[in-house]
Amino acid sequence: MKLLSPAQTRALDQATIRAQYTTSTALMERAADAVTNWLLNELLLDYDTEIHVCCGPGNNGGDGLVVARNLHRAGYRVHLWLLPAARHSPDFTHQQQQLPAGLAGQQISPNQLPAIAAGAVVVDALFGTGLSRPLEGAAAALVRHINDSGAMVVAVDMPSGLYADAPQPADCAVVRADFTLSFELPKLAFLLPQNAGFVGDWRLLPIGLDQEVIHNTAVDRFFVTADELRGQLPKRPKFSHKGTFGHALLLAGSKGKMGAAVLATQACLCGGAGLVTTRVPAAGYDILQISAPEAMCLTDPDTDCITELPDLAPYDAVGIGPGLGQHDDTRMVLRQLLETAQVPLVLDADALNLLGAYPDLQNLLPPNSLLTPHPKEFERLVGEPARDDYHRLDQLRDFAGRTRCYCVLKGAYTALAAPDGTLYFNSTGNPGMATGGSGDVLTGLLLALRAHRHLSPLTAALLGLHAHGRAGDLALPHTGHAGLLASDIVRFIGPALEELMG
Ligand SMILES: NC(=O)C1=CN([C@@H]2O[C@H](COP(=O)(O)OP(=O)(O)OC[C@H]3O[C@@H](n4cnc5c(N)ncnc54)[C@H](O)[C@@H]3O)[C@@H](O)[C@H]2O)[C@@H](O)CC1
Ligand SMILES: Nc1ncnc2c1ncn2[C@@H]1O[C@H](COP(=O)(O)OP(=O)(O)O)[C@@H](O)[C@H]1O
Ligand SMILES: [K+]
Repeated sequence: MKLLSPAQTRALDQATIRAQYTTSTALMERAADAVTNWLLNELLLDYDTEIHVCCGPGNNGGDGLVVARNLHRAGYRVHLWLLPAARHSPDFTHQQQQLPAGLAGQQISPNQLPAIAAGAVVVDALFGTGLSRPLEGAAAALVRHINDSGAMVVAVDMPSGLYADAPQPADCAVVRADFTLSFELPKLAFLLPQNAGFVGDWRLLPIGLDQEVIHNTAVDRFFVTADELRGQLPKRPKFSHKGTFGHALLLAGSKGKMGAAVLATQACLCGGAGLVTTRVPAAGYDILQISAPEAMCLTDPDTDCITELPDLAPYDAVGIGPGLGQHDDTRMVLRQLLETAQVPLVLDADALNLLGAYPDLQNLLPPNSLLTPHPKEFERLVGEPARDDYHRLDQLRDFAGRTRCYCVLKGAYTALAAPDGTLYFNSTGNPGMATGGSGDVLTGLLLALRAHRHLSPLTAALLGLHAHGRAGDLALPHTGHAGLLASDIVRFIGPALEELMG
């Protein structure tokens, strides 16, 4: 799915109106009907619930007026509140004229705010994508009042006061919604940790916007769904053999962190690599052979860390990092790998920390390498803390462009930046995956997909990120959030990949 800017969203509305020979008020009614249906069918409003619909002066407010009218007609207890404004959008004015006699909107002011009971439902239709500056005056007062009320808050399109794709100054008034009901496509703001407290759970309501126009709108950021990836992993041919699916080499593990090597190895095997060889320090030999008998094990002469790079000739892809440690000798192995590798590389964990501590190594990164930092590792990599989540995305794009690599930023809605600056957000996964070792599993899985001979670097990365989160989602009903372990993710990699097969 494309992540549109507010200007592109407006253009899409206009194009839809032209393409479908409809009107802006009819489109507004579609949007408002979708919100009304969600309130009735998903929130299961009952007739006793006190409902406050708060409307701003633009089309977001216009949506709110239609929702209020719908609910009032259906017999619900609706209170309608209007923000004072010098100008209203034409569609707002039109919808205001359609209000039934029994539903007079009352104007609020900073010292006359509605009494909202804690058990009430507030429909926030103050501002949507047209927000152009931070809220102040009556709007800010009403937003703070809503946030303090304890009521259930459902935001229409956007939580009011939040920008769709840019940061707002600290301490601005922004609605803290329980649910945000957005039309057709998500907004970038929904995907960033800093906005979680405002957006709540978000849902997309289809309103029939023109698919051809969406198709023709150029964007450089995407929210990647299962529908878009299904079929992209080639089916295994009947006469395939273990040589068909690539031989992966993993360099991982150090004293006390051999488990990371095990998890990444298991994930690489479950990710479908034909053959997996893992190089571990000598002390890891028994551990690895017992816990991953399907993999081959190469031991380093050193007991506790990796000090030598094996001959790379047999391998189709190399992964390095999980549990690696940052010993000087290990750093030399990393340097040698970067200088000599002719096959795709996946770099994680301590390999990234070394790239951060010795930035000259970054100049050696072969183009199209895949790096998988979490935000702290990413900060070490770029050597500068981000001002906010938007700035971090800019840094991610810059890094991918500068190194000509694919760089991941792990978390909920993991982001992937491509060398051309395009951003892809992953849609799968759950907070149960915030547990030690999940990242090692991701590295192993991505390594398997990079060893696959028929996947582009981008497709391999997108499939791996999706399948990793999906495996976590499939494990969840069996484990619960607290009980979900990285090894549970490994168990469900197979079923998650199966869903994506052509
Ligand atoms: N495709 C879609 O997404 C559709 C969107 N519609 C609705 O239309 C909304 C966008 O409508 P608008 O463009 O009218 O925008 P808004 O309703 O978000 O607000 C725009 C108005 O508020 C004013 N304003 C902006 N920031 C302000 C501030 N901080 N303080 C005071 N006033 C401020 C503007 O000058 C303008 O008058 C969407 O969010 C959605 O709710 C639907 O009606 C139809 C379909
Ligand atoms: N709240 C969450 N929602 C979705 N995925 C998550 C969440 N928390 C963590 N994950 C995923 O789990 C993995 C954690 O990786 P990482 O931080 O490297 O863990 P570790 O170093 O312990 O292996 C990442 O792929 C991340 O996207
Ligand atoms: K809103």
